[in-house]
Amino acid sequence: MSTHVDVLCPNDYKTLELIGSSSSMADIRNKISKYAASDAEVLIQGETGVGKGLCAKLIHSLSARAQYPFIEVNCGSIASGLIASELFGHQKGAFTGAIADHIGYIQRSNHGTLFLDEIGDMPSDLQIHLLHFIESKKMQRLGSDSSVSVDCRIIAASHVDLKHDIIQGGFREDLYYRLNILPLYIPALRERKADIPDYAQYFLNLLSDGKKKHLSKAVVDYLTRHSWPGNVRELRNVIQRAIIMCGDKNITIADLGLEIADRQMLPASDTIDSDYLLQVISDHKHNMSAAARYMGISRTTLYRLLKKYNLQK
Ligand SMILES: Nc1ncnc2c1ncn2[C@@H]1O[C@H](COP(=O)(O)OP(=O)(O)OP(=O)(O)O)[C@@H](O)[C@H]1O
Repeated sequence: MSTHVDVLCPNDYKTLELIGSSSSMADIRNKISKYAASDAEVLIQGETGVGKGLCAKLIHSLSARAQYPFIEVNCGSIASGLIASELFGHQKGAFTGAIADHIGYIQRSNHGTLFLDEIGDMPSDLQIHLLHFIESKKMQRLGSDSSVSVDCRIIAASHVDLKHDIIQGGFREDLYYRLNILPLYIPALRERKADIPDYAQYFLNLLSDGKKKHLSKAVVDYLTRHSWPGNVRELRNVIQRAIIMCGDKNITIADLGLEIADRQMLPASDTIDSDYLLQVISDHKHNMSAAARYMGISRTTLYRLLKKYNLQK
């Protein structure tokens, strides 16, 4: 199997866990269970590493298609000249080098789910074929003049804003609306800081080989203030590195290896979301000065944020 394609087996489902206690994650969980009960197309958008692939797998694993294939194709990593034959397949002799019949990923995911990651990288001439397939559920292999019916659900994902691509002329508007029937937007980690302690503890338990490890409050605070440009994936990698670096001891800030130069500390007030704000205020028993000090912001900024989120009493 080539590297741009991943096939999920029902055995893998038990490893799928969606962590995070923020209100954004609660909303995403709610959408995932509703989307799993439907058969309509899903479009997942969000920065790299936020969990788009994980959400696509969860939707499939909770759906009536779970016993059938889940095939993940990264449209950005297949040479543009090959995507058509990889997706739709070809007949022997369809082009130079087509020495045998080839079944494409659409047909291979019959009854299951085809996850098209980085859909924005799909060449524009192919976008029209994909749209036609989604609308008719019929396709033709390259070099064949007969069509075959395929019953597969399409979930697409993009880390770039497809609406922006439409304006630039790189993505078809009709395909966008056809895919975006069930939209799922996953916010960047810096916009849901309440999830950071949950992920840190989860990855620590997952990756420390049964050894009991503890994250001090100082380490958790430090993690919470990082801006995480690589999102959950970056956090996972940082915890993995820290486990290796700390040896038999508990993890220290130095073990995280987030050097000053890499630590994209954003101005604190711009990175504080409403969940985190409420959590800190409640942790400090509504002592606003103590809560503001803890977050490294002034009381005025704290009140400004409460106003911004409509949280004033
Ligand atoms: N809510 C979550 N709970 C647990 N693990 C998560 C969560 N979100 C992301 N992860 C983990 O973070 C890593 C990156 O997630 P994933 O590959 O799904 O991101 P992505 O948005 O598809 O990234 P890319 O755009 O680069 O393809 C994976 O190891 C995934 O399991």
